[in-house]
Amino acid sequence: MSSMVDLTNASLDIKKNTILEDVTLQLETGRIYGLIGQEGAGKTSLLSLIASYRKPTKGAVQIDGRDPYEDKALMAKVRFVHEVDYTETHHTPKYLSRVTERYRPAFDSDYALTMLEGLGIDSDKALNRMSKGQQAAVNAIFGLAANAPITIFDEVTNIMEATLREQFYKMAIEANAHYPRTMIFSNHTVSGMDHLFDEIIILDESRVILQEPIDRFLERGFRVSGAKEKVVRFTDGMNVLSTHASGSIHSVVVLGSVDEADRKTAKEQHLYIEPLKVQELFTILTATKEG
Ligand SMILES: Nc1ncnc2c1ncn2[C@@H]1O[C@H](COP(=O)(O)OP(=O)(O)OP(=O)(O)O)[C@@H](O)[C@H]1O
Repeated sequence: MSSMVDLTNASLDIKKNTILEDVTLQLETGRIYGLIGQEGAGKTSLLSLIASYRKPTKGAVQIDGRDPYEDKALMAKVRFVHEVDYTETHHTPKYLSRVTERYRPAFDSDYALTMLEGLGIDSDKALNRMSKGQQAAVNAIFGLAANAPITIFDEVTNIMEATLREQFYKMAIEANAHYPRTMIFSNHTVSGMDHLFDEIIILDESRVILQEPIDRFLERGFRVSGAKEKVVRFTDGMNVLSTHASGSIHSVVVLGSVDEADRKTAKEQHLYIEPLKVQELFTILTATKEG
């Protein structure tokens, strides 16, 4: 059975430049994907293949097992949310959501307005009178309320203030539980987004170097802290990447997983083991890929 979105050895060249190379991905309904890559890695280009704005130079893109390129019915399944400029928009979110509902029947205006109220955003206020962060939140909420089977957020939450962003992520998780879809958040930085993702995809220099469930991804590294000599003994033979000392406490970042025996030893030695953040692992993995 095919996934909702399938890319098979997809490559994209623009003006003789390789923008994407040999990308194979399977994206399922009901899951939230974190697509991470440095600026210029090719994230937007990859998303534009999924949204059928572009056709791969080689390989295939399929939605529901079919080629979506110039297939209006399939293209309509995708909602691509990117940054918008509301500086000149005198309309209110209420007006825009009612209008949107008219030409996009799946768009749920009441749901949009309820979510905006939950974020403390006044739906009767003109968009150009809102802060940039609030404008970004309205844009993102409209993306959720579109109820599209494939919903893409391309760097749209960065500008939101932290609390608003956190509330929006909660709403995104709820929206996906309420109406399961394939949701993709693309970003060059994912601090504070760990709890949002079901799966991580890392794009590095035109290639997908990893796609895996968040739990497995987080097993790729850990931090162990405690008395210096105990930390040193515990990590002997492990792939230690960095060490941080604060008074008598040593904290070491290790690439690799810990098994039950390691955890038992750590406990006996009064060592504290914690997972790394997605952002930390992303930075480590993209910096050490050559090694
Ligand atoms: N229309 C185009 N013509 C020429 N080069 C392009 C075009 N679109 C993208 N590129 C190049 O492709 C590469 C990937 O761009 P893309 O926007 O997909 O990256 P990104 O990971 O989304 O980066 P950012 O986080 O900065 O948006 C960049 O080097 C960019 O300059």
